[in-house]
Amino acid sequence: MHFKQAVFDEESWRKVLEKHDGRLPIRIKAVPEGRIVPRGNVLFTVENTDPDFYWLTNYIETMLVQMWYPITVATISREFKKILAKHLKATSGGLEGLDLKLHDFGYRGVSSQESAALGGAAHLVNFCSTDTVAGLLMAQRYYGCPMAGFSIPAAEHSTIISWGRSREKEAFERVLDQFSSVPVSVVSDSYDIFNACKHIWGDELKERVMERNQDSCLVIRPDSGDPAETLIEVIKILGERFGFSLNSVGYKVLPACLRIIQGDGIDLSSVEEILQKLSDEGWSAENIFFGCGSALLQKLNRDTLSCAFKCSYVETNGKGMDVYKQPVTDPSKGSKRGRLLLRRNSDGFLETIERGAGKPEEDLLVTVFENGSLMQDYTLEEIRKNARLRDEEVNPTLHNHEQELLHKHIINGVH
Ligand SMILES: O=P(O)(O)OC[C@H]1O[C@H](OP(=O)(O)OP(=O)(O)O)[C@H](O)[C@@H]1O
Repeated sequence: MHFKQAVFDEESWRKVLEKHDGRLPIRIKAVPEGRIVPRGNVLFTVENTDPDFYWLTNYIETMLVQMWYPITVATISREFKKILAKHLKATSGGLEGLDLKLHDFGYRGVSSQESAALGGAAHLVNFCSTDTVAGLLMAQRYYGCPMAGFSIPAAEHSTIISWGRSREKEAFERVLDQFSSVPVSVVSDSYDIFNACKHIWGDELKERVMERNQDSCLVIRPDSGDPAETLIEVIKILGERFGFSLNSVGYKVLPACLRIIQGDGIDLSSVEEILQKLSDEGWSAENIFFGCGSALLQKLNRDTLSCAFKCSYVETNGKGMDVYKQPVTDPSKGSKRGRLLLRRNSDGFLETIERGAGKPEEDLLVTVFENGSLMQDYTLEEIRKNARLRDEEVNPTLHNHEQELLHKHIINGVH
């Protein structure tokens, strides 16, 4: 009905069933999951293992190209991590707590449960902080990780405003009572974030807050206004009311019983701006956590990192031929030619070798699927190890040009 004519090749599909017991005669080779590969390189190759089924490779294109989504989320999440690492190191002298600095707030902002699972799990490659439960389940079921991410109890607007406008203090107090021995986050902008910090937290409930400690800290959550301006104002007020100490590198840190989480208006640009402003005012990144939703899981597309799948090699009657496209109207849409492999060159950079010219023993692509069988399974632990930040990515003075470019590219959304 779709094509208004018979297009579906039932006979060939029946042959897959008869000749291969329904298992696809396909080989997929791929970069180990979590490995950092500069854009423009081959990430996986697909070939048919039985010449009768040459057509299968492109049949599965659409489904396999969907890989762009977790790849892109994991890449963006890792860009966040680089920014956070740089500022945390500079303003605290170390990287303690880095894995918890960016909380996934994106569950509600994605298109489906499946996207939440894929994107949520991709973020967990870089961080251990999430409210996207679907991502945790995916890491559990498919990546051998019993609990990949953590969260803390948190008030949300409904649990504050249902006390009525005149009883915000009572609402806050109730949350403190309910969660007296664990960290708790309290959204505090229902009416006036500055009043809440100055008069409710910083005066009426000050003693209650000061009774708490690092393991039961209050995390105040602003959730509106210009994120950088609001946050600077909030931290100033809290500093005046609760005091602060100086850490080993001379930056201001609020008492251990008090922290802030900014979860509104967060993306790669705003996080950098906020952290820069905080450090300009002498505040350590230790004071703050971030929550990010859409910019992490939804405001991205296949062109963010230009992911595509192209036919590069054919064999006809045993004779091989490199094939490619090279549109006159856009050289950037030219495709790679011939059999491809990924190798590390003598300068230490990853590069794609085209036209079958690479040596198989140098190939970094691993056979992950062959003739219906999964050949290679990765655990989240292995993936996290592959994706961990390198020294030069944390230390700004060693920041290399390639990383700068990737970072700018994602921030500006240039393709
Ligand atoms: O990164 P984002 O996609 O913006 O997601 C984060 C926002 O989502 C939540 O707000 P809520 O769903 O209540 O929406 P609102 O902030 O627009 O009121 C949360 O309080 C953040 O403000």
